[in-house]
Parts: sequence; structure tokens; C-alpha cells
Amino acid sequence: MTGGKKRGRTQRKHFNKNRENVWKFNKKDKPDETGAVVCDDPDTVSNSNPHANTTWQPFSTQNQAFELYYKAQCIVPFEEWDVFINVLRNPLPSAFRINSSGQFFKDIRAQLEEDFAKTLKSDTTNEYEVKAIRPLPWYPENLAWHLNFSRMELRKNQMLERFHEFLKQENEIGNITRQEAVSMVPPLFLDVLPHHHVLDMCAAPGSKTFQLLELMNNSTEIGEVPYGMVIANDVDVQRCNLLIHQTKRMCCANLIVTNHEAQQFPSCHLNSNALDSTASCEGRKKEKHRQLLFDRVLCDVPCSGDGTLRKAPDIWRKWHAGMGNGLYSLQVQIALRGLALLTVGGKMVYSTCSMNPVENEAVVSEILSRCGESVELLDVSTEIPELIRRPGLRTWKVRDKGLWLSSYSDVPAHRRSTILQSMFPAGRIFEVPFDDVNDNTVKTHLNLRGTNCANQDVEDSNISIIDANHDCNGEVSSFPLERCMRILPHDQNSGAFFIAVLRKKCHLPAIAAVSNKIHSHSRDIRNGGEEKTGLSEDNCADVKISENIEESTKLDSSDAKMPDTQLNEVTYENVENIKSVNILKDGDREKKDKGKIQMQSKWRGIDPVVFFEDGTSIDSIKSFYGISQSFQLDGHLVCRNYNVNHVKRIYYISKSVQEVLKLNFEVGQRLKIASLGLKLFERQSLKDGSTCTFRISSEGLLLILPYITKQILFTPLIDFRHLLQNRNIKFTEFINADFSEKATKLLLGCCIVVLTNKENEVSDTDEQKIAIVCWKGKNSLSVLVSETDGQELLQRLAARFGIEKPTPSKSDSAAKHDIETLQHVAEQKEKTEDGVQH
Ligand SMILES: C[S@@+](CC[C@H](N)C(=O)[O-])C[C@H]1O[C@@H](n2cnc3c(N)ncnc32)[C@H](O)[C@@H]1O
Repeated sequence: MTGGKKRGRTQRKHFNKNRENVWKFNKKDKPDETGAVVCDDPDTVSNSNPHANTTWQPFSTQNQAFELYYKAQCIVPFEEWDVFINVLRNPLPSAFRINSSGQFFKDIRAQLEEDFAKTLKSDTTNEYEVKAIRPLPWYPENLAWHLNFSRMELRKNQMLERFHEFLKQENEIGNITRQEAVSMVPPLFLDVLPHHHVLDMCAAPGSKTFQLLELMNNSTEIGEVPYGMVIANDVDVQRCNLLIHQTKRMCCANLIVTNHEAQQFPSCHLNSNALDSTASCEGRKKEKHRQLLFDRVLCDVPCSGDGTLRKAPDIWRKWHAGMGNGLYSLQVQIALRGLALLTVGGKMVYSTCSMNPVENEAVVSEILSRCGESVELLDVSTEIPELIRRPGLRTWKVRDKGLWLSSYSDVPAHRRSTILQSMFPAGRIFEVPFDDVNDNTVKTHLNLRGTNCANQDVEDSNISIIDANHDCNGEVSSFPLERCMRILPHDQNSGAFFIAVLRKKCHLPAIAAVSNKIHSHSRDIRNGGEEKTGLSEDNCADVKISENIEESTKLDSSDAKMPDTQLNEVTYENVENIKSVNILKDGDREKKDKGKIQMQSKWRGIDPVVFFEDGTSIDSIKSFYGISQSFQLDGHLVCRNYNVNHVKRIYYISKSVQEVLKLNFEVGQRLKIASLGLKLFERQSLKDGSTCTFRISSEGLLLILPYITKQILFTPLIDFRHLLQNRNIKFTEFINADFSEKATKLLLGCCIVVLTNKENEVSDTDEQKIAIVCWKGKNSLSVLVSETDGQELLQRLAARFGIEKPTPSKSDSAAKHDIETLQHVAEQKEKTEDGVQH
């Protein structure tokens, strides 16, 4: 893992935007007589209390509007309300996942099971929990853990110091990922297989993308890449950067990160994707001229986030019913786009971290209504039985401007462009423009769809499903919404989440959409530049088909209205960028950019993606490292620069990513690719006399390791540790004479040192190969691994082989250095030593 001193242009910007500091006193939140901070206006964000005393409270854990809202929605049975709300007011216990793609995941799991789970005693427990740490019972293979203390307690409690250090270090290295327990649930219901094409529509900061990749790469051997791939998309450039940073730790060649509005995710056709997800892998590869469709779609949409109240208590102050109402349209649009991009037979998970039925059941109900027989809401009640969840609601109300609305007929005329008919349980009639809807049509509609009783059809299963359905005396949906899942905080001391699993049974019906200005404007922006890239009517044919599907899933004008509450989430920077490319005429462009734009990608601000086809460099890499024929480099290498002499990093892409990339070129670069593939080679300094321009990157090492036949050394544990501890060792100082001699004979430049427990070779049965990238100088060998990673590796070796733990070296601040700097340090050291010798 390299540090990020010099990031690519796509990764540089806006990396350190902070969350609001919720522990800071906010003047608006003045405490009442009891010392509690109360937001007492049911429909506004917060309100000061005129009787406030001066007792300081960091944040409010009360909001009358919130309580009023969820009590009326009967989110939990009346008798559970107090427990529910009390748990919500308590800080969220921490949770994390062990990254199963990491080399040491078994060691880490064993350390948790054998050491921490036993030594962290019940002093740290609270009224809800007995054990200090425990694996989450519903997560496979003890790979996810629940800690019975919040992040704050972790930091403050002396007793937990060793454990806190462990978490910090493993998180930094990338061996674990801190993630809210309930947020780990949606990918588990997607049933991802190694050959699947998966789209994560709103992916940043990437916790679920990480899980999807793990599920896909799970059974992959070192040096192999599965056929499947993930496209992780997010509209927000800054959050895309976070995602790229997160997933970089996964070291995988089958990920593409894109930056689009999910509801406008581009259509592409793909040579080798299949519409039938049951087709064999070979069959899939042979299919020609298909649209880029996905076997699995994760639709983890932007939401009001009130399920995260325990972790983000600032939401207590901010929450109001309008938040959910304002996001509803966007959520429906994103979900419909997801279904349009799904293969027939494919699965989509719709999820939010909100408890609000308007953002959840109302959205699911609307997409089922729009898609008719083509989409089915799956009953997954028998899957993951250890996970306690409640069935979705069939009835709810809408609240707007302090009014409770039980049906669309209650909505005042001037609010009908915001409060839509489809938000209500009985749903919508989309043939009728909203302004024309009168009481009669609503009644007809209710007669057609709103006749079921809330508790009807709720399946009686013996798993941990608690029936929270009820009759709120309003409209009732006829869809089997009890098949949705709502995870509530007091059931298993967690946050809250909503999940629905959908399956596409056949192609979506073509529903004529009402065209409108907003719609065509956004289409113009999205498709703009197409003429300039020369996409003809002919080669556009498949795309056109997909556009029709797309059209059919568009909402009409009132739905397309962007709610104010959403503006915080969505940045329009990218849209502006696209627009600015489009409005430039070719002539202007030449004058303005003096040809520079030709060297850019279609997407301004994003580096171009270019196949790296410089035969001389590739041949030099192949011969320097003796890369065997069985590792296909040709066609699998990409870079982000047209000028081969300026290429700093070369990325390896899997077969499926290669196909999508080729397709993307064919269709005029519709995909705005922020990042792709696995960094495999980096330009190295030739000052020291190396004959190869590129070194192997630490991130890509395990992929290429089985195929390297030159510049590779096998070392016994004693010298491997010695090297890691000292970071630079003269050949004469190695303990094993044979190793020392072989090191001397390597060519100058990058080399690989592999740990072996045999003499001079690695056994094929070695379960996990442990190797590091090094620099072979004239007199010595230096490690090109950051100090943090080096120390972690030493500790893991100590634990695995039962040897003494190393004391961290007090050498330079290599922890912060990237490989380029490390190489420079190594070269400087060599020079100094040369100077001394001469
Ligand atoms: C709930 S978060 C996603 C969390 C993510 N799935 C994870 O597990 O780390 C919602 C994300 O949606 C993004 N977003 C908001 N509006 C969007 C849109 N129209 N299209 C795509 N992404 C959007 C936000 O930037 C945010 O990163």
C-alpha cells in the first residue's frame, strides 16, 4: 500500500471535507429546565427555548416532530415505543468487518476469537449487552464484529487501549473496515457470484462496494481474477474520491468507479454481457452486441438518514418530515433506473438508512406499480434467519407542513407538485396529470388498488420476524410490502435500516413518459458531446433500445422536480463540467485549448482512460521480470495519459472491465470513469542504472507474483524479518549466505522478496504468499513498503510463527512516504554510502 502524496488528478480534489462537529455547542440548541435540548417545533429543524438555563448539552436527543411522526406511523407497536426511543438516544456500539480479501484475515479473526473476545471483560458491558465484543451472528464466518462500546468510549477507556490500538492499526492497513452493522446487510441479500456484473448505483464512501467485491472475489486464488466486475457509481466527486481510497485497499482489477447521477446512469451495449443471468460463463462471453446490463444492482439511495441517529446525533436537531418527502422522487427515479439496467432474472436490492415509510415502502410500492408484472418483490424471510427484522408496512400517512394527510385527496392543490399521489399507500394513476386529479379519479384508483387489510397475507414464519403491521386507519397498499425488511435499533442494539429485494422477471413495460423541460434539459446535458464523438444513428441502435427502456422509467414533470433537501447531497459540479464541454464548438475548442482538449477525456476534470499499448515498455517489463506467457498483459493494461512518456502508473484490468472499456469507446465514452483496475506498475527512477522503466506496485504484487520468474528472491524468515526491521541491508549483512549471493546477482532496480519456510523456494502449497517489493541497489537491498505496513507485517509474522514481537524502529518517517519517496530514500542512502566508501 502506498501513501498518497502524489495522487492522480481524479483523486486529488476535496479529500478532507469534514463532517459537522456534533459535539460542539450550537447556539440554536439551548437546553430547557431539565438540561435536555429540545427541538420543539414539530415541523422545523430546531427552535430555541426561551426558558433555557445555561447548562450545556452537546446535542439534542429529542425532537417532538420526530416522535410525533413515527408514533403516528406506528413504526413499532405502542408498548415498545419507550424502549425504541431510549435505545435511539444511546450512542451506537461500534462494529467492523474483517476484510476477507486481506492476506491475514484468518489471523485477525483468530486474534479476536482467541484473545480479545476472552480478555475484554464484562466491565465494559451495559444494560443491553453481556459480552464486550461478539461476532455478528448473521454475518458469515465470524467476519463481522460488534463492540459493546461506542467510538467515544473506545477512545477514552484505558482498559480498551490495546484493543483500540489494534483497531486503529488494522483499519489503517486495510485489514478491517469500520462499518455500521446494519449497513452490512444489503449486499448479503444480493447473492453475488464470481461471474456477475454488479452495479452499485450510489456507492460512496464505498463500504458496500467493498463487500460486493469481497463476495465476488471470495473464492479466487492468488494470481486469478474472476470474470465478474463491479461498477461503483456516485454523483459526488469528493465522495467518489473517498470510495477510490477505500477500495484501493481491496487490490482488485475488476472495479470501475464512475461519476454520474444514478437516475441518469448511461446506457451502453456490451459485447459479452448476457441478458440471461443463468447462461453459462462461456455462453455469456459469446453473446454479441448486448446492452451493458447488470446481474445485480445495489440501490442504496440518498435518504434522510434517521436510522443513523445513534451515530450522528446532529440529525435529532435537523430532522423534519419534509426531508423524506423531498427525497422521494429522486429515490424512485434511481430505483427505476436500476431496474432498467438489470438483466432479466437479475436481482436488485433497494435500501435506505431511514425508517421513513415515504422513503421506503412508498418507493417500493411506486416501482412495483410502474413495472407491473415485470418486477417482483421477493420474500426473503427465510434467508439469514439470525437477523432480526420487521416486515414492511402496508399502511402509512404523509405529513406536510404540519398536516397529516391520509390520502391524496387531503393534499391542498398548491402542494400537489410536492406531495405526490404515489407517496400514499394506494398509489398513483400516472395517465392523469396531477393537476387534473379530482376526487373521482382517486376513488376509482382506491377501488382498484387499495382494498387489502394491512395484516392480510403476512406470512407466519418461525424466524425472527416481528410483525409491526397495524391499521393506521388510512389507505392500505395492495402490494405485499410486508416482504420488505425494516431493522430497528432496539431489536439487536444497532442502527436502523430498510431493505427490499426485487427480481426482474421480464423486460419493463414501455410507459409513455410525459416529456418536460427539466427532463429534456438533463438529457441534453447527459448526451451532449455525443455528436462530437461521432456516434452515428447506426452504431447507436442498441443504445436507442435502451433509451426506450430508460424513457419508460422516467418520472413525469412533477416527479422530476428536485427537492431542496436533496441539494446538500447532490453536487452539480459534474453536470456543469459536462455542459461546458458540450457548449464548446470544435473551432472554439481548438482556439481555446490549443489542441489540449484532444488529449483530455471527454469528461473535463477527469483524466482520460487509455489502453497502454507501448510495445517497447511492455516487452521491457516482461523480460526484466521474466513474466510468464500465461499472464496476459496485452490488452489488460491501461493508463490515464495519452503521452506514453509521461505515464506514471499502469493499471491492470480484468477481462470484463476490458470489455466494458472497449464498449465505452464504441459508444462515445458515455461512462465517466473516475478510476478503474489495479495499479500494477509505477514508473521508477533510472538514475541508479535500472534497465526497466517500471517497478511492480505493492498493490498489484499478489496478482502478478505467481508469474514472475526473474528479479525474485526467496528468503528464509530470519532474513525476511531482518530486512523488514532494518529497511535497508547491505548484501554482506544478510545472515543466509546463499540469499546474500543471489541478491547481489539481481539486476539493479525493483525486485521481489518472498518469504519461504523452505530452503530457497516457495512451496506450491503455501496458502498465503508473503512478499514485498524491494529495491536492489549497488550494495544493498531496501524495502519499498511503508513503515506502517512493514511493522504490521512483522507483527503478523511474529503472531503466526510464535516469535518475539518487534519493537517499532525509530527510523525515518517512512510511514508517510509513498513508494516513489522510498525509492528516492534508498538511492540517497546508497549514494551516501558509496561516498563514504570511496
Ligand atoms: C446512503 S449513501 C451511500 C452509502 C454507500 N452505499 C456505502 O455503503 O458506503 C448515498 C450516496 O448517494 C450519493 N448520491 C446522492 N444523490 C445521488 C444521485 N442522484 N446519483 C448517485 N448518487 C447520489 C451521495 O453522494 C451518497 O454518497
